[in-house]
Amino acid sequence: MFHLPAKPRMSLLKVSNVTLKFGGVKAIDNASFELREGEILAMIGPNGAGKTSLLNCISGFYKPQEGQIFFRNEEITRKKPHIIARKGIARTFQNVELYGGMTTLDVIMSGRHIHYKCNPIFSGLYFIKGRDEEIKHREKVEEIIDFLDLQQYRRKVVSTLPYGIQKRIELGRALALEPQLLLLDEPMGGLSFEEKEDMAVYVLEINEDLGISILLIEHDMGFVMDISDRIVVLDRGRVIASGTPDEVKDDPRVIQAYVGEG
Ligand SMILES: Nc1ncnc2c1ncn2[C@@H]1O[C@H](COP(=O)(O)OP(=O)(O)OP(=O)(O)O)[C@@H](O)[C@H]1O
Repeated sequence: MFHLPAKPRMSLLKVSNVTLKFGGVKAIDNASFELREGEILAMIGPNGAGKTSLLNCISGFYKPQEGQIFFRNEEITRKKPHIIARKGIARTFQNVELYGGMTTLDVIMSGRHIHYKCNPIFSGLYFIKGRDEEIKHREKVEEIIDFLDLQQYRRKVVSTLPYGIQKRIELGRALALEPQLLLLDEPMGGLSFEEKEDMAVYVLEINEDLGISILLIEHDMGFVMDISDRIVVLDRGRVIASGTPDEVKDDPRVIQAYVGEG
């Protein structure tokens, strides 16, 4: 028996020598890594390592002082969040309690806004065009609702639903952008064991069935080891290791970083 060589995959996201400072604190210190098309890449590291800051630089919420970020070989460093979203990068947020009285449908529909061609304010003037567009958006939203098994929650107010369902709806909002790259900030955070198992299946299906590449931050190591193709480890703003789950878990620098935390 022999193994065929792995299919070479193009670089989808490239983070190159990125530094981000808050006053005198270097939240990210000359960090570089690459995510290849089709990959699930996990970013791990002790508390305060700079993971969320790096995700915020990629999605345009923070502006790094140094370095460059490329998406599909196009530089996106310091571009505005909505421009980056329009290029095909969607993200979820840890804080899902922000949706007030919105229903599941409203929240997922809100993820479609970057795809609106007809300005809703003037859509009365172009009624037919606007209506056709609205139908297409609703179809896409219904597909996502089916994909994430959210049918029974369609008309429910999000803030009244269990936390695990709220996180799934937040995932739906990000999927509504139809991204090529999905950034997930602690998708397992605050979930029960069963909810984590469900979330792991959805993340894998998003990757395998929808063909969406994924960069995720996660503290649950079991989950990270199970679903990631590769892992990047940050400590005090620096990339200290990267590789497959097996390579990373035995790396003495990684063990030391976590021991140092305790
Ligand atoms: N808006 C901010 N203003 C000032 N300092 C910040 C800000 N955001 C992050 N930091 C600092 O940057 C460093 C990295 O924080 P960050 O939240 O990115 O780490 P993390 O790896 O995501 O941590 P955790 O796992 O605890 O979420 C920390 O020292 C943090 O205090």
